[in-house]
Amino acid sequence: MLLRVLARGAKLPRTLLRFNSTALAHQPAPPPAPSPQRKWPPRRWPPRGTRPPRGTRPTALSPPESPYPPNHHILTAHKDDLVLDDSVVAAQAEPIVLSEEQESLIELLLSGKNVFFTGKAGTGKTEVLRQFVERAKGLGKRVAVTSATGIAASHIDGMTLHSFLTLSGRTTSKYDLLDAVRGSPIRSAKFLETDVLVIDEISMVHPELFDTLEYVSRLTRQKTGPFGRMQVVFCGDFHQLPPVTRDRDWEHLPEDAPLPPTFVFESATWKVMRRMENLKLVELKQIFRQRDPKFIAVLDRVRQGVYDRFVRNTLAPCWNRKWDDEDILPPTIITGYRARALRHNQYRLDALPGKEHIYHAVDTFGPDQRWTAWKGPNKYHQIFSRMNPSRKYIKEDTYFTIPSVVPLKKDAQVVLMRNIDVGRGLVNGARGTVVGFDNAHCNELNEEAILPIVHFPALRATYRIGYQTWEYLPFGVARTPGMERYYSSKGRSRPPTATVTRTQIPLTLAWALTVHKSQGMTLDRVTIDLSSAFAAGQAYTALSRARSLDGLSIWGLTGKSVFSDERVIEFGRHLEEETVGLDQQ
Ligand SMILES: Nc1ncnc2c1ncn2[C@@H]1O[C@H](COP(=O)(O)OP(=O)(O)OP(=O)(O)O)[C@@H](O)[C@H]1O
Repeated sequence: MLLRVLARGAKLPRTLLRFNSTALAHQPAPPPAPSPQRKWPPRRWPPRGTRPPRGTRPTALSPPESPYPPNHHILTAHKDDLVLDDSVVAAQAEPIVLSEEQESLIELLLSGKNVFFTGKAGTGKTEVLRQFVERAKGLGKRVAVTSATGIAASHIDGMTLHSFLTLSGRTTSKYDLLDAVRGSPIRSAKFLETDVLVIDEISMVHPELFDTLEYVSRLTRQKTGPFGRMQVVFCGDFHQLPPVTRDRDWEHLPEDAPLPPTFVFESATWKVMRRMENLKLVELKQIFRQRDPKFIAVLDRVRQGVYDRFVRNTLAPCWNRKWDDEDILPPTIITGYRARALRHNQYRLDALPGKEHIYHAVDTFGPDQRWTAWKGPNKYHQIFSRMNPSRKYIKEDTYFTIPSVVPLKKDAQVVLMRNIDVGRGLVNGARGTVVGFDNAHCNELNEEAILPIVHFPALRATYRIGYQTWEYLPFGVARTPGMERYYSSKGRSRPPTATVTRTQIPLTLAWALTVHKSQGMTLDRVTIDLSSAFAAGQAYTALSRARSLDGLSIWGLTGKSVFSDERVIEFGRHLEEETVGLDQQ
């Protein structure tokens, strides 16, 4: 009936289109008693019996347990009412003394040149960036610090490149973006008032986004020369993760067509800058993360996509390694597949003795004037058909990166899924442990709810985490400006605008992480499961998180998981020829 009404183009009040999936009218049956001997892979996802009945509202999930860990202050993780206490401020790490090579690089960067610097994993690229930004700011330069991903941005106290550009679902081309930037004094001020633009993890930036950034910078600043003569500093390692692209990005291309550019070094901007000798290339050589020359030699080979007898033999003692004190400090598991990480996390959660608190998402979607005018009302049918038969949740992974059901227990390891407050380290990717639950008012839901309290060891602080709301695009619409032509068979037609939202606790279980989430991390103990890696550089990125062979356990790694992109290997060869010693720059 509802579908028929919508198909006729009638507009429903927004409240009618709000689907409430948070409710728990009755408590789900308690999960079966955990069995420590249970074999992996474990139980299904999402857990059985966790779906709430239709039309009900969230109630108290369970009585709060004693939440407060000794010697920690509880802070509410809501940006507006955070209070930072002195103990958190005092918990700063000692600054690292840079090597000669790193110091020379910083001098070059401070001289105002445009630089791309690279180096193997663990050569201290991020550390150099961090110290450069500090010194440049000290000299009065206005520095915009950005990165391709949220988690990488968090390592340098920056923002994502998307945030810098203020890209939204409504931005569909570089022309749109330029209009939007020029039309807003706040947005154009970002470009006009920036002296140095820093981009970390450049290997994950899509070339079209890169070209768009250059175009918008140049035209907003109204100065000839790449990026409107703003100093640019790029950092990253193309042998690590490439930009995220999905098969459907290319499905409109004929089979024999060459693949569109994937890496920034294939972009028009990069080529022009190199031709104009406007971009210096520098490679850092000294590795700090690993000390063992044998392990470094293994990583070198894996970086080139080589999995030979030397690699196999050196890694042999790491296969299925178990640590005696695993119960006290469980290693982080890194896997190429999100589904595997989810299954393992559920298994570990089942093994915990405490009471399970289950958080259900609230999903909404509603009509949008522009979209209705553009596509016609029959498109609503497609949204409905993508929902599961109960019509309560939009199917997992169709739109959302955050799950509809988040089960938590005391002592569960979790990772934050959203930047709540970058300044305080509450960023996408921050790892912590649930230390309890607390009854509090939740702003997003505007009602009382039992919220998890999470201790973040790296921040030496404990926060109560509230609900957050995400906004998504309805269909496979490009978020990257200029990408829309790969999506739309009808040329440059205007895609619909975002109307789908999900409100959920911004946490996910983190005994296991995907390789993407682990990029940029240094881990003392790590278990790698890469039996079927699907992207070039995944195996190298995952293995190079470990400090030593002693801290590495391997569950799955085959010759097939170790591969490198031909274009990157070729680029590496040119790089060696083109980079000049730092003393000659
Ligand atoms: N000069 C230095 N002295 C001692 N330790 C250092 C130095 N520079 C970096 N490190 C340490 O080496 C490790 C790796 O550094 P960093 O994360 O900056 O490397 P990276 O090149 O960015 O790695 P990746 O490419 O994997 O992200 C970190 O633990 C960092 O603290």
